Amino acid sequence: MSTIAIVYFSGGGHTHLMAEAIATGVHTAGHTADLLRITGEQITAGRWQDDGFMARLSAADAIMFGSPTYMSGVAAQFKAFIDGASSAWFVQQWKDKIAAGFTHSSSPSGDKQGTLLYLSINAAQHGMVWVGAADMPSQYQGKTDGINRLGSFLGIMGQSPMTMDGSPATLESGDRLTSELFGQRIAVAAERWTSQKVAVAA
Ligand SMILES: Cc1cc2nc3c(=O)[nH]c(=O)nc-3n(C[C@H](O)[C@H](O)[C@H](O)COP(=O)(O)O)c2cc1C
Repeated sequence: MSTIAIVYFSGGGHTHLMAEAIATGVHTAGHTADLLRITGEQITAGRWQDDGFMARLSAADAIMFGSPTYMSGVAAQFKAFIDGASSAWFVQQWKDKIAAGFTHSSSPSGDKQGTLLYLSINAAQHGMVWVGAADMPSQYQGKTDGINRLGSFLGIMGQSPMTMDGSPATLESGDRLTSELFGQRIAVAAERWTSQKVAVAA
């Protein structure tokens, strides 16, 4: 059984709902999800640190990174985490782990691609194995379930209009399904990857 860490920031709760749906997919595939929500309290004098988080990320077979799209990129709190987690880079702790990404924004485009590009480049810096999304947008299959309705393949995207009245965050039903299927996909990919490790001659 593989453990999939889902590490994310969510200011208003939308990315959190995606993370929960991804965890549901991981469980459906018969694997373990470890939800790790970044908070501003983990940042002191501009530096993110949480040794417990880092230990759980180190123990995971795959890491899924999630951030809302803020000003076309990751949220500042998420970037603080990434910078703090450079401690893992120095010792190549995440090398060869499966990696994947997800984001949520308020506009249909919202320049979410910038966020996924950043997440994938960061994974590459760590020597991780990036796995994208593979579900055909449902519109091409004559379906109306909304799976991959935003047509994203580098990672998955969710979108819902920004709520200005303080009402709780919601997740569009197609984005929920997309998230669940992505959780399943990454869990299966991690299981395949970790069960087929081969020794490489030095
Ligand atoms: C500082 C800030 C910047 C934002 N920038 C963008 C943006 O570039 N594109 C967009 O579509 N939405 C943008 N939004 C809206 C958020 O992406 C959107 O509300 C998202 O659902 C928030 O996710 P969360 O509830 O997980 O925090 C921005 C919101 C904030 C607070």
